[in-house]
Amino acid sequence: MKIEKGIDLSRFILEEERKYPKASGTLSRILISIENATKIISSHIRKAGLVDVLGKVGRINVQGEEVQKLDELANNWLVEHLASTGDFFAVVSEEMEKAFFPEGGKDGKYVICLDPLDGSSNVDVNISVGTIFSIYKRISDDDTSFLQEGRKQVAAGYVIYGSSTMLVYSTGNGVNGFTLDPGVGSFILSHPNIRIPEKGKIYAFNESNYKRWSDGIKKYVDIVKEKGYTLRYVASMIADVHRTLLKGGIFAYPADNVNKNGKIRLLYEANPLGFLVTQAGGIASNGNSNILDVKPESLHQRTPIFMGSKMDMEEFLSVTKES
Ligand SMILES: O=P(O)(O)OC[C@H]1O[C@](O)(COP(=O)(O)O)[C@@H](O)[C@@H]1O
Ligand SMILES: [Mg+2]
Ligand SMILES: [Mg+2]
Repeated sequence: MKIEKGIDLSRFILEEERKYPKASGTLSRILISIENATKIISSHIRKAGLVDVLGKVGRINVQGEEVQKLDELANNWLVEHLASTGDFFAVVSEEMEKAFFPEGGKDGKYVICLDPLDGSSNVDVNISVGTIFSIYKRISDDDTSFLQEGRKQVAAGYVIYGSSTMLVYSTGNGVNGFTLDPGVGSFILSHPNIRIPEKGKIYAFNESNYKRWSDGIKKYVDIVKEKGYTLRYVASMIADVHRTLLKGGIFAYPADNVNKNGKIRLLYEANPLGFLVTQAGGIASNGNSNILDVKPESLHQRTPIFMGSKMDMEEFLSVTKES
């Protein structure tokens, strides 16, 4: 089937499945349940000021962060929809300390990692936020199925709730983007076969942390500023990485002398977005090794993360290695 703009996501998923005669349809059902849950999240975000979904819940999550109402709602809608498939064994979420094993998932073949709402510090001020997902094959009867290298993901993606709602995902055969048509209520293929530009002119670092960075990272940022790169930083990783995928350049959240391991979480932020950037022809690294080769040790571990255009990342890695 030739990938043509205009096909809707559900049909695209089923066409993709047809390529694998032995496929059981389980992964397709999981992707379609994510599609349905994110439509609910999208509709609430689009009228957030009119319905009671803004503000804090008054609880601190396992990350030590204040939980937004939409963090919790997005988490519950996603877990409910996924649990209803009976196709997955367990889920790990930014909003849940432990892995969750749904009643009906005992024979589930997959496990899934979720960032239900990324960039949630921006949701009250109407700036783009999103949902991130990462899917692995189940390899055990406990939560060690989550401690697999990012390279072993069978699918990863995100939904960005921005000027439009878009779902971007990959099952290891390239990256495709779908835009939600609110009139039809379907995600329609709008960005087939996304390829990240080899080189960009944008850097996305939170420069307010400049003083806390290593000399190598300071040197790299000084170089790109000298070269006339533009700073764009939304503080919603999804929005910064989505722009980087389409326009090129580099996104980074380095470790520093306060956040010793950085801020970004490996399982449900760095790995899924690193998988997409890599599938689109870019590079994703923790500064020392390819992020997709890192063996996770814990469910909510943090990691320094740098990802983007191949040539920008090669320059970044060579400058920081020398320093
Ligand atoms: O405000 P900072 O320190 O730059 O951090 C921004 C980063 O934190 C995050 O908001 C963390 O994600 P959550 O909102 O899912 O907790 C990233 O999306 C973003 O890149
Ligand atoms: Mg996040
Ligand atoms: Mg989040």
